[in-house]
Amino acid sequence: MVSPASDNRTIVSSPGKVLLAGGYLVLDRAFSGVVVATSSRFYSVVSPLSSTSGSNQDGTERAIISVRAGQFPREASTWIYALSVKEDELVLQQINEDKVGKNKFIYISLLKTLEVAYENIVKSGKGSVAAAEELIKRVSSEGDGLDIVVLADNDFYSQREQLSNQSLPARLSSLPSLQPFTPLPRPIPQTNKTGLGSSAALVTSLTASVLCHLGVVSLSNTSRSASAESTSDSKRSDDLGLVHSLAQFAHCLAQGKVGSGFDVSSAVFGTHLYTRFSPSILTPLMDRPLTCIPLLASSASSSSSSYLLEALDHTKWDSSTKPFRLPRGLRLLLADVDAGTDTPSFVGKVLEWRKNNPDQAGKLWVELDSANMKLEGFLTQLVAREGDADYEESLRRAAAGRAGKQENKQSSATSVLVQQVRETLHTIRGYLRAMSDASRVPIEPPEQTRLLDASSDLEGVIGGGVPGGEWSDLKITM
Ligand SMILES: Nc1ncnc2c1ncn2[C@@H]1O[C@H](COP(=O)(O)OP(=O)(O)OP(=O)(O)O)[C@@H](O)[C@H]1O
Ligand SMILES: C[C@@](O)(CCOP(=O)(O)O)CC(=O)O
Repeated sequence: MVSPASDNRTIVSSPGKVLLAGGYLVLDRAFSGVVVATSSRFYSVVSPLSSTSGSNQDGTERAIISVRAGQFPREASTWIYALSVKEDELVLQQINEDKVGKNKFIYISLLKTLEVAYENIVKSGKGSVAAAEELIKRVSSEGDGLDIVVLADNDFYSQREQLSNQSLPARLSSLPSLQPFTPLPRPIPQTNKTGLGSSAALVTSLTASVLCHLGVVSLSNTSRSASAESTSDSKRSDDLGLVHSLAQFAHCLAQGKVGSGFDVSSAVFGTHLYTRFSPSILTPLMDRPLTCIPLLASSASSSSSSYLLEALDHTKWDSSTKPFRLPRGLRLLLADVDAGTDTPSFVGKVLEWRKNNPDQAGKLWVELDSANMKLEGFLTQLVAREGDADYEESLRRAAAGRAGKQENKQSSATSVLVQQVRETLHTIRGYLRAMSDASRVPIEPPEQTRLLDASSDLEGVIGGGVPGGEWSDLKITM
């Protein structure tokens, strides 16, 4: 039986993502992706835990860590772990796997976060065994461990069933009628996700919240129940950098591959122009133990005493996040078309085609990238026009669909730019259809083409497309 022990809690939230441009290309460091962070967020809440099972049968100290997915059925969505020292290892063992099965994203996030915290304690001068005991003490500082609840905003999961249960039509205007974190009737594996990057936002908010709670990092808007802390910019940059590299590592381990990382990058840094990190940064770490934390040899020199901290040193990472944001007055609407995509298989087939057709693919990649970067450029130029007196009016007129086109007599800078955005979105879709035809991967299947063409002609819509690799989960219209 577990319950929070006191009111000292840490809450960290991370946004979901939409890859507005750069799908597939963002896997290659030669190209960038325009990633937009969503208003929908994922929350991790860490509180002290008091439990009735504070020690092992053999009397050795252990800390209990309970993680519950708050909007899913409790009995199938609460994962409970015990952290203890066994000989020369810190072991994190799930104690209710027979009841709820595993959640590798949660387990690996906890394991790697605890490994970073352990190395952080060793680095502060504690011996390797003393550091392990110190970590257990910190995890159970005000009770017997940590009680963690993870919660995702409703948009991360399809809400069709919930809307229909309340006799509400499956449309945008119905969503505000749903309570926040609407309870979902079935366990996660039987729930339709919508493609907003739930695992990346989960891993990021979970790793960051535990690092904060254990005092390893302090994020600038952390306001612990004890006091609001202000953090110097460089400390905050280092702390955010550690959160980023740790979350990237944990997410890649859980997914079983070193992905592009754009989703974790936006979960940490928000909306930006993203260039991926070199896979070689993480590849050597991918075969580290996934069930325990090896205690460092007591004679370990300071460099080997922080093997993981060294590898996760963000100053050694070569990913880039260039500032970008959507212009004021533009909204991204995502439609849940309720058809999941197996992204890895799509990606595999497209990359296989690219490998077998280097010249044709090379030309297509460069042309598509040029259109992607033009889209980013036009949107950024629109941001620069926001102060113009006629900005709002020009945006409204220019965004008028086919019905309103005859209104567009003026050619204000804003309306010219909106037209260029519209044309570029159309060009990008054309290149993706060419990629689709050549690789025989249904990136924008005909039913999506019909939906997007019809939507793009609506009053107030500039254009749309299928975002990221979740090609047929969602479509976006601006
Ligand atoms: N609310 C949650 N609580 C706990 N684990 C979750 C939650 N939401 C997602 N997960 C974990 O993330 C996994 C989904 O990760 P996966 O990489 O397969 O999809 P994804 O690309 O992140 O999905 P999407 O982009 O559609 O959200 C789930 O199987 C589950 O393990
Ligand atoms: C970037 C992408 O095209 C390829 C796979 O990316 P990742 O390995 O899931 O980060 C997927 C996507 O576009 O959403």
